[in-house]
Amino acid sequence: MSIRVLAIAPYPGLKDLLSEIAGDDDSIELHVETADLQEAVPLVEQAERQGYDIIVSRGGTATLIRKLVTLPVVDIPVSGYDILRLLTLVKNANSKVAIIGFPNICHGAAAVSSLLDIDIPAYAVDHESQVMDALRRAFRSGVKIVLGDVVTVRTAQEMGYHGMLITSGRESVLEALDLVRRVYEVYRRGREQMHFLEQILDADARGTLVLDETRTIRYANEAVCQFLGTMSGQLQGSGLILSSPPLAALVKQAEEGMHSELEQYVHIQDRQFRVKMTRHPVDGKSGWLLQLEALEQWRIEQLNPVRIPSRVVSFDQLIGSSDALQKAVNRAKKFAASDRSIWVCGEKGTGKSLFAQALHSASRRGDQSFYIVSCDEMTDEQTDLLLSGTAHAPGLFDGGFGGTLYLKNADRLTRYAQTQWLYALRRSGGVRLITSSLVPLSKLQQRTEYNSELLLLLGELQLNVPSLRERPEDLEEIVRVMIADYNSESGKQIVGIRDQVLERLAQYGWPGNIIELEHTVREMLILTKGHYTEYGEAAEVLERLQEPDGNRTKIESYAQIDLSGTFEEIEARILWHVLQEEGLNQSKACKRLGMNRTTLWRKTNKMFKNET
Ligand SMILES: Nc1ncnc2c1ncn2[C@@H]1O[C@H](COP(=O)(O)OP(=O)(O)OP(=O)(O)O)[C@@H](O)[C@H]1O
Repeated sequence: MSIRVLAIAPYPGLKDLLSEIAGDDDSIELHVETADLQEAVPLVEQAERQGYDIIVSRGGTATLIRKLVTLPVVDIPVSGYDILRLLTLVKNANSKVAIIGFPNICHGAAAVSSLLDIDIPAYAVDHESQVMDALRRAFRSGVKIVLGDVVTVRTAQEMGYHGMLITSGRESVLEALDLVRRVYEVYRRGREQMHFLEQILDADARGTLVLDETRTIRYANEAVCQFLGTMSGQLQGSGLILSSPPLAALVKQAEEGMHSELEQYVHIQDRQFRVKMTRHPVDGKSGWLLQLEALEQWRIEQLNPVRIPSRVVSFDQLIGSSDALQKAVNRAKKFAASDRSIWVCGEKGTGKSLFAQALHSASRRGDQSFYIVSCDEMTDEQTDLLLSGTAHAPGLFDGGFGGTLYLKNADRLTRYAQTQWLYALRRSGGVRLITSSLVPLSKLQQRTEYNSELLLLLGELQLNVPSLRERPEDLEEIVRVMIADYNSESGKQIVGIRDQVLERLAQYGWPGNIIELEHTVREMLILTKGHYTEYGEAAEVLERLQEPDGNRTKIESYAQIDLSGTFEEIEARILWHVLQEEGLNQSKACKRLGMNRTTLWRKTNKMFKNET
């Protein structure tokens, strides 16, 4: 009989590696999911009921899972080889690098870096909660890039810095699977006894929740699963604090008050409950029996939909030490402290959105919401809905809006939408505005189709984000981060791109800036078989970069044009695009399009149909 193993890979590349290696092993029946930390919770909660024998995971995710389930959890280790591969990738980095992780990672890293004769400080932590503190210390001492496991990388990113993941290679996975076989035998015997207890509790039909002394749910009947909005059986083995914070708060209150019985009222999901809690001593330990009774239904109206990214972005996440980028960053940092509206301008893919998020994070509103409105995706009808709301949902600014509003590509607002925004913003108060466009604000101000009052309101301060062409010295640094990201996604262990390839990348003009660079590098990395991207592997991709820049820009731009609607609407979009590419210079656009000014104006005016 084979051992049923549920593997939770904290990053995608590990999933493929695990499947590949376990595929050759008849003693193990493996199912792999990709999930990191909290994402793993719903996947493992049901693992025991689904018949799994053992869970395999890595680093912080493995530690978290171990707290939630009664199944044994086996760690995939980080070996010296794993560390060696990443150190090779960063050994020529211009920025200061450090390693942050549990002692096993740090000791390994110290040994490997001394072998390679490179000086990389290591900060050891004994617990996940110390990661942030260690990161703070590292960043204060000038570190720009940290290497570590998923918790380190994620925390660094949340703090606005770069983290590179130390991925586990083949030899580490083999070691973990070996451990699975040994642990399984010990575990099998203990499980039989547990099964007996579960069956007795399952026979009870009341709305019942049983907790052990660590407030882990040992049993939850159907009614409780329904109250908490989970599937039957999903709660078992999970911590109460994660499954139901309100109930966990009640139990805490009862424990702190030294009560052995307590009755309370609580809101869970959309309903109100009376909860009776009784403490029961079992084998000298204290467990809780919770009985829930639903009282009444109530609903909270959901707020309306704009995208709110969860990531906190800091200026340090903008990679590049070039003067051009640093100048923009320094200017932006000063702007962040003020409350005035900012107009961010730059070519597509230069990082305007990233700048906007960093501005928000560094401002006094950093802990409030960051709303993105993509102006080019908005129809006039959607604009009305967003700003005025519906019978069931409030308008964007109704009921107080305290965060930052990012109007992306505001130069694409129709004249009608401009008027609506002006009206809404004047009433809004309290909101910090950041706006972006491909065309400089000064050029838009010369055009009659733009509402000058709106431009004044939105453009109190102006920021230019440099193109990649203006900062070629940053290319290598950006590529290095892209490789580390790709490794953690793909499971590959690439440590660099050959100089010859980098030289060719540096010669290209990058009209699509970092987004284009991302696509190009990613394609080359997909084609890479070994530890380095060889010239031969990248040749075909590089060949395409040899097209004259002008052509490439045009092809890419047209590819992005929305082809829905009537021919006239599509035509208007194309003409408008060319106009923007020519910096709204009508003469140049007319020359390129082979039409006179009157025709161009008439046709593009369809974009502003609501005004004419
Ligand atoms: N300085 C930078 N360092 C690293 N990555 C960057 C940098 N600037 C941008 N990027 C990355 O490049 C991509 C494009 O960035 P972003 O969306 O902010 O550009 P944009 O100028 O707003 O693009 P668009 O004009 O197409 O909306 C993103 O994946 C972003 O993470």
